[in-house]
Amino acid sequence: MMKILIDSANVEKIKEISKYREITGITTNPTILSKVEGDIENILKELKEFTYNKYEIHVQTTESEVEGILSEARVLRKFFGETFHIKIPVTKAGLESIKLCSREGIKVTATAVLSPMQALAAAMNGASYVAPYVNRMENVGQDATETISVISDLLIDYPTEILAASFKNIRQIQEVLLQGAEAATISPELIETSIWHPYTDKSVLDFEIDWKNKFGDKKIIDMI
Ligand SMILES: O=C(CO)[C@@H](O)[C@H](O)[C@H](O)[C@H](O)COP(=O)(O)O
Repeated sequence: MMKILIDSANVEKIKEISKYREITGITTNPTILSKVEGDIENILKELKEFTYNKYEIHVQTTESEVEGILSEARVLRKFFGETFHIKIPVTKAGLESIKLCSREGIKVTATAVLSPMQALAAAMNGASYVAPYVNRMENVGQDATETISVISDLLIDYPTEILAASFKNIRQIQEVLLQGAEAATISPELIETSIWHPYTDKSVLDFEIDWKNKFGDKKIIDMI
């Protein structure tokens, strides 16, 4: 079963989307959090209230050394609860932290993954998810679809799932899901675009016009 997450900290938007789109959770990163309007402490509280025991919440460490990453992970885990995943970039310190967090039972999403070997290292260290950055691969001429397919093959014996991230269009999402990514985290704008088609809107409008022309304001339930 595929999982869709929302790559955002806009709580109103997340609530709106979750009404019509089945989601597994939310991902944020320092850039996303730096762009939200309003008081960051309130936003973190709202994200907790929305996700608590119900949706996955992936929050990235703001530390770069092992001790700092570990203590941040522990505090955030306590705050957000069971569904929390600490996002840790795949660096040397990151990989060590992934190992230590996993041993402590703190779920990890290894992030900023750009190559299959990075994904394998994170999976071997116990990460629950690896997050390859699809559009950023394409920006530097790398074949993202092929990279995801290789990651998928390499992780075949690990419980680690691929949570593809960094999308700029719908084609990228479709292709990586077809290549074996179990999950994708998508911006609200792209989620909205993914279910929109101009011909659907036109069809709905045509149905309304045809009905009104023939039956005026009558409803179909008035006719039975
Ligand atoms: O890594 C995760 C999820 O683990 C995402 O939140 C990830 O940080 C974001 O999708 C990317 O950083 C966004 O990338 P981009 O759209 O700026 O290229």
